[in-house]
Amino acid sequence: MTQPETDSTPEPAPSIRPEVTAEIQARTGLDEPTLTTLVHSFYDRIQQDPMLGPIFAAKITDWPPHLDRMVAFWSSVALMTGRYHGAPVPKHMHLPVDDSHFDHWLSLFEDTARKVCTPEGAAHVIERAHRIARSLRIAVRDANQTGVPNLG
Ligand code: HEM
Repeated sequence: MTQPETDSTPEPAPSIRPEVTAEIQARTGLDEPTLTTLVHSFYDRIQQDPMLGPIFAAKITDWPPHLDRMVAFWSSVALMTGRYHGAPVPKHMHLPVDDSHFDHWLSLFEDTARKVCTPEGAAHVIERAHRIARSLRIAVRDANQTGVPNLG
């Protein structure tokens, strides 16, 4: 049965760790609808962005499946639901990006998170975005090296 519209109690996100997810939701105000709004607002901005838009446009022609995957990703990362099964690192290794692209990605993400989430929710996703961006930057940097050891 669907919930009556007057019932504002959020549905718990289906989760492999329900207690952990419930605790994070209570502490941060983050839930699946908020993460969906965050992802959609963020990638709306990305698509219009002069620096990042063309890099995404070169890889993504069908946006709805990408957005669904990104909501699952943020659900896993922020709410520990285990909804995302994928490998982001190889998808970024050969993109034409450097530190300036990651800095800009993070600043757009932070600004969107602050508009869409509670302050606690924004802090929660921003901290995780920085941590993941750090690993992706390293992967991109490694992939751009020649692979030939410098024997001096
Ligand atoms: C310079 C910054 C970034 C650029 C230009 C970028 C670009 C892209 C592109 C073009 C794709 C689609 C790749 C494909 O399907 O072939 C993608 C996928 C993805 N990105 Fe990024 N990205 C950036 C940073 C990040 C960061 C910081 C995160 C995480 C916090 C992230 C998470 C993901 C994930 C989860 C996917 C989906 C991978 C899959 O298919 O399962 N990206 N990104």
